[in-house]
Amino acid sequence: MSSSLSRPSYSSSSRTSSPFFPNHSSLINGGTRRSLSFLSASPQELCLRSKRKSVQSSVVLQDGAVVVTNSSPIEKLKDGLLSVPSQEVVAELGGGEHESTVSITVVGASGDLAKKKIFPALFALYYEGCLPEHFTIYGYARSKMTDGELRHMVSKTLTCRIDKRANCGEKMEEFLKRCFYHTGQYDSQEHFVALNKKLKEHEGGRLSNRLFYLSIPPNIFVDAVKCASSSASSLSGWTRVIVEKPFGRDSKTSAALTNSLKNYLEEDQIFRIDHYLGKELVENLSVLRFSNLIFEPLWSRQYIQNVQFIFSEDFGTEGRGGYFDHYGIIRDIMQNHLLQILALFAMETPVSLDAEDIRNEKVKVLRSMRPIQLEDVVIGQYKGTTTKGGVTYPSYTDDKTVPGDSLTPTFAAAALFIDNARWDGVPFLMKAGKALHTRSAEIRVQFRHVPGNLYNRNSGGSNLDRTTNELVIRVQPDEGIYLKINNKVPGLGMRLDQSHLNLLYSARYSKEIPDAYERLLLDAIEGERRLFIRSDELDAAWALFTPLLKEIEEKKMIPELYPYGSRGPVGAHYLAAKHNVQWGDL
Ligand SMILES: NC(=O)C1=CN([C@@H]2O[C@H](COP(=O)(O)OP(=O)(O)OC[C@H]3O[C@@H](n4cnc5c(N)ncnc54)[C@H](OP(=O)(O)O)[C@@H]3O)[C@@H](O)[C@H]2O)C=CC1
Ligand SMILES: O=C1O[C@H](COP(=O)(O)O)[C@@H](O)[C@H](O)[C@H]1O
Repeated sequence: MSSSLSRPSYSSSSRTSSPFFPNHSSLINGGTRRSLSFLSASPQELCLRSKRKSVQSSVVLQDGAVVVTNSSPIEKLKDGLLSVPSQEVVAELGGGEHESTVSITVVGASGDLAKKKIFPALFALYYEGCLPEHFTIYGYARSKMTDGELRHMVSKTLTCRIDKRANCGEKMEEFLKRCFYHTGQYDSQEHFVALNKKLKEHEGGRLSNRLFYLSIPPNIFVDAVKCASSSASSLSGWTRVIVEKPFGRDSKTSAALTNSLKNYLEEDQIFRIDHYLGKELVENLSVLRFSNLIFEPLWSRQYIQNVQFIFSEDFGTEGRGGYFDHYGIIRDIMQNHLLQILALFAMETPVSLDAEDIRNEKVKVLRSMRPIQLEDVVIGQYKGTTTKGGVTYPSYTDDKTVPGDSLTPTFAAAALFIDNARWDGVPFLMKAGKALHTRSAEIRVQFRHVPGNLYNRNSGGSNLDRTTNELVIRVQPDEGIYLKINNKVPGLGMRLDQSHLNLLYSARYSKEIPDAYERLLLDAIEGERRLFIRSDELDAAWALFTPLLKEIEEKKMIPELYPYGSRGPVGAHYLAAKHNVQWGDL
């Protein structure tokens, strides 16, 4: 029987207990401390634990006085400030733990991301019993809509994906009744004051916690934050803001955005989202590495020949060309999603699973990276093609929102290096592209060949020095982890074959994997920052990519054209070969 691993529950403050062993006593009054545990609790039970955690998050006792804070209890615990409020104190504040509430405002609620990801994720959390008892969801945008119209719009994107349970329709109805809409401009204090009034009415005097999700174009982030923080912040509980990418276009614009946001918010109120960090298999990367004795000793230049981070989509920029042309694939995928995964992959063992400990290690890796050389980069752009079956696919520049002479790359491959003792000389290859032959995201770890291989003569013609072990972490689709090993073909002879030790999630677990946005939204509600990007991480990521991007743009580098639906530019193979590597996905 499978041992059921609970929703990942990370000790946020405990440095005394090992993160890798269950510590069932680590909950302090309602779960302000969590530990990684192998409990077989139901999702509901686990989410109830989360609920208790979030509702107490803003009451802190200091020298006997009640202090209401915007920070989460995790920070306060770390600072040694958090005590658990007594029932009398809570009563004085106007309620017990059940008397606090979370209001979630989706700013840009009429948009694509809100419809596609945010509302469905909130519903899934509600369905799983993960949202606090008292919560309200507000959509905010300029489009004129009634509450009913918002509910209608949202209802079209909700699915009962979770086990198709019988009462899903009922749950949807209940959920939609908790969704409301407010029309407003993003730079209008007056409109946010009106939103604040409505939020207060719903909060009904309870201790209020507020989460704003900025699902709007980046040029209006600061306006919206200014208004939300001055006119619609919580006065009694925490206020947090989830900020969507892009966080700038380079070091300068990113720093300017951070500085502007910090005029209105503390760093601990800013939750910079990178949804790849919320993906199950990315979350599992550290578990795989740090909880299995067999992997960590191999995790270095001594045994690993190269590591590959591969992202491909089988569709173009359809509908998002206007946004994309200003950014390109390096900014859209590499500088954030792939680099974040690389940092998690390559970091040293953190002191604990505390968000700051993990992010400290990630920053160290990012700062140890060698500047990327232009000759270690290949860029491409897709061109139109007609298949044998007569189906025609457009070029990137056929998109009406893209200039006809655009040089923006829709594909890039790069070789990166980490100049530290663990990874000296190991190529970390990245490859990302749109309009390729398949949709997938994976991490491939290719090990060195076996020295003095005894079995080279028994390999049935294949060169065993080439059929080295490879560990593949398939982030999507068909989430799984497999290890390529060499084995003997059964029989009386001695012939070798290569096979997969395969952990395919759909075969191992019957439960569907939650969407990344579910995990991240729940973490933001709980004040768990581990999967969000800290400003120094962001600075380090931009410091690595900004000079390269500048060079590509200043030199007006011409991307190599590749047909829509192909495997990308041939240049990517030469790049790999230059580093004595073959792409593992071919
Ligand atoms: N869509 C996606 O798959 C992904 C999106 N993102 C990021 O999430 C954020 C939201 O994305 P998405 O929903 O696609 O964005 P949209 O372009 O759909 O914009 C969201 C809403 O913002 C308002 N808006 C759009 N343009 C402007 C403008 N120029 N000035 C003022 N308001 C405007 C519109 O609402 P109204 O007119 O009603 O005010 C719109 O419905 C962006 O930062 C994007 O980069 C990140 C990853 C993936
Ligand atoms: O951030 C982005 O991610 C999506 C791909 O996300 P996935 O979860 O569907 O793999 C990508 O299409 C988009 O261009 C980019 O902005």
